[in-house]
Amino acid sequence: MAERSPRDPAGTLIVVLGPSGSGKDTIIDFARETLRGRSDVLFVRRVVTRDAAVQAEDHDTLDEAAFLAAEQAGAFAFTWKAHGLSYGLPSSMDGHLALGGIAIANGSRATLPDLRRRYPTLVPVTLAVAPDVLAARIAARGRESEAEIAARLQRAERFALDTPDLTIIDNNGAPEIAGRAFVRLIEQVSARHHAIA
Ligand SMILES: Nc1ncnc2c1ncn2[C@@H]1O[C@H](COP(=O)(O)OP(=O)(O)OP(=O)(O)O)[C@@H](O)[C@H]1O
Ligand SMILES: O=P(O)(O)OC[C@H]1O[C@H](OP(=O)(O)O)[C@H](O)[C@@H]1O
Repeated sequence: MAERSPRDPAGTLIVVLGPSGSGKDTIIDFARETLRGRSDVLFVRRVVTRDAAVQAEDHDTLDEAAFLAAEQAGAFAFTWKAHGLSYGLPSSMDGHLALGGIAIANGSRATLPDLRRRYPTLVPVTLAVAPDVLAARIAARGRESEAEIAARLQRAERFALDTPDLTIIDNNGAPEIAGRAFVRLIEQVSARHHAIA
């Protein structure tokens, strides 16, 4: 974990958390489309050590050695490991937050305490999906092998996000329903920024 001294940026980081397959990328993509042209809202492009050939969210890819080198050179605002992969949020995100913007990132439940320490104004969001729906969606996506799917489903149950300020969005229904709920949350954060400004 890349630990730096905590700061209190003018902007707000909205982090989308939830088990693999719960729909984090789906609602982020929906919001990106809906809010296209909004320069105050940054959709953070992650750096992941996942093979670039694997169909996944639009992320930058580095191998482990290059990721480590980039991390040591200060390229990341925040990093973590999961599923045998390394993930990084680029340091440009901090520049956007320092200017008072809203940044939206796909994050890890395991890192919530560290994220909160580093971003005190963090807005955490999670998706609620029934276990059988989750299993079916991961399998239908076809991105992972059977063993990897089993490991992801096991990990799905390992984290109880017990935090009072958590926004829970139901994603058992159509993706647009959860997507619209997420856009409403972003608009609320944006309105709060304008009220303060
Ligand atoms: N409401 C929904 N209805 C039907 N399918 C959905 C819905 N939400 C997401 N999906 C599908 O479920 C699969 C998993 O969704 P998605 O990739 O967005 O999840 P994720 O939380 O980002 O997963 P990961 O953390 O593994 O990247 C995708 O194939 C997506 O199209
Ligand atoms: O289980 P937890 O710690 O919540 O999340 C672990 C990681 O898994 C997912 O990534 P992906 O499925 O590889 O895109 C999340 O985005 C996170 O980075």
